Amino acid sequence: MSNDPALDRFLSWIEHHGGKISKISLSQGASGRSGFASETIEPNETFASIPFDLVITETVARRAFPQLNALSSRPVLSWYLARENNNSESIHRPYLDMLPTTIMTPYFFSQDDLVYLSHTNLGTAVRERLVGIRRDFDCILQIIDPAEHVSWDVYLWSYCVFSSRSFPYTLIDPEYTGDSSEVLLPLLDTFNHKPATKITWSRQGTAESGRISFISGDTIPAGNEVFNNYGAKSNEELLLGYGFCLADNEYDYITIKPNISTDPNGPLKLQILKNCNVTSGNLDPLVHYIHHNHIPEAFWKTMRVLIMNTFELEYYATCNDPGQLDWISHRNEFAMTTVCTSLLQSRIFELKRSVLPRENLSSCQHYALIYRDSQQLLYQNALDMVNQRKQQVLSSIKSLLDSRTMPSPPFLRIAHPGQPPPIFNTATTFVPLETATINVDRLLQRDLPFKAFIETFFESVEEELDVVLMLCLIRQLSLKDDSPWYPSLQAAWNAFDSAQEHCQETVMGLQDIYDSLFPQAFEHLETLDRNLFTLEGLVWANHMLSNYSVEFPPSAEPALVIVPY
Ligand SMILES: C[S@@+](CC[C@H](N)C(=O)[O-])C[C@H]1O[C@@H](n2cnc3c(N)ncnc32)[C@H](O)[C@@H]1O
Repeated sequence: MSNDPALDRFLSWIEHHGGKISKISLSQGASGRSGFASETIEPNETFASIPFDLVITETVARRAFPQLNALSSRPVLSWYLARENNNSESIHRPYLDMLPTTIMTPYFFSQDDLVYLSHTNLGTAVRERLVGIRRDFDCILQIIDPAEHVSWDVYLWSYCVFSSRSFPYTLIDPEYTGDSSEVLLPLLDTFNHKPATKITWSRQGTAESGRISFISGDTIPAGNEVFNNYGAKSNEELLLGYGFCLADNEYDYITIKPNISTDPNGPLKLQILKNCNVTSGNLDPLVHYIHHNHIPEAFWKTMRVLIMNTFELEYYATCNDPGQLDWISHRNEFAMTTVCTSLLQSRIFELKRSVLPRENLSSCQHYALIYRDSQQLLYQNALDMVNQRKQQVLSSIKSLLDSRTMPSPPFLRIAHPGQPPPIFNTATTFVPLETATINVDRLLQRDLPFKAFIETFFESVEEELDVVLMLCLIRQLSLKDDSPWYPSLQAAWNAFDSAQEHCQETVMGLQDIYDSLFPQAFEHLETLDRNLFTLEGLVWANHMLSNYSVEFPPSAEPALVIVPY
């Protein structure tokens, strides 16, 4: 006998129904009720076991409330348990009296607690999920006689009993193939979670007369807490479902869903991903989970497609070979890492923006902060991986430039079947962006006469950056051996079909630009090559800008670069 009458009643009830507990004492600790080894438990030893009679199943709940037939498993089970909890004569009474009266999942967080989840996925998920739970509850109230209603708080508590301590129904019926269903296993749900705990959930006997047992996989010395293993769960799952989470959780991840809702080419991009069978593997194929030290290949591929420019899209529109998405071009890869960088940086910025008290925390604030800090670390970790990738791309461009390799246009892998993607050096040294891309600042610094010409003809370089960059591209062609870009640009110039149809409107715009600069510019700077600084030259430069540029987020320096590789 203990000095806890509810516990004594519960243990007698378990024993009376054929349940067994061996070498375990149950007591109240910091993490609620939990089990401790009263003697050393050996590997392969069964330490707790209950017959199926004690299990609370969906079948039991549906039998009690057939009028809720149209609702899914969780709301029916939640309603059943809530009603049983209001019934002093319930057949589950000893078990119900053992359940924690509060389960601090974020659904029960106060406004002060919810601040700790601001700008996190969970903050949004809690609001959305709560709407769904409430909708089911309201639906049930419409069906059930008002005299038999339970309060929202009791229903939500009951819902959280299931989220925090249910087991899959297949544990007692492995043959079951219906929609996912859960069960409550009194006694066996008393053990707290510790990742990597070796434990077997073992089912014996038939569906009618069987039982379920917990078998230890390790020696558990007397006095130690006996843990269960809830599986590989992220902090988001743990906090939302169970009301706690773990620092240093190796299964934690961040969730990234790229937003393409405003992209006019979004549908085509999704089609390419579908044709190439690229999916995150999740219910929503665009929702990607990024764990510590690993960005999944499907995420890289997805991002390569989502940031494609119209030129790349034309080439990939009918692609159905996922291998072609391993690598598209240096431009694409560099643009992709740039977009990922700003996406991750903005998440980190949002998380850091709220300065939250870190002392005198309630238990839910404490767990929310563990979740939040872990998310920030994971974002930073992903950002480091993206930056490493970006450095590899820049370093690959730099080595092509240094070797004065002449790539063939169009600078896209899909146009050169058989050409392998570059092999990245994992130990790259830092390559500044300016040295591996064509950008206005870099060129003007190295070409002072040209800089003087630009400053004379353009009041603000920033405001007319695209035109200035086009002129810089043409200038590179005349620098020949002085420009590392010459081989690549010359190849692009030679391959450029000036007779190709160009949008009339664009050509007219370029003509206006041309007329505003020339011929005066030639008098201003004699070294401007009259054969290159032509309307045709501008049309070519515009083509290069449309197809091989990378734009940066508004405040970044530089704002626009060209990567013709
Ligand atoms: C299946 S129950 C385990 C028994 C529970 N301690 C009780 O009081 O009934 C799951 C709940 O236990 C608590 N819990 C389990 N593992 C934990 C852990 N590692 N750290 C903190 N709380 C934990 C959480 O409150 C969770 O909702």
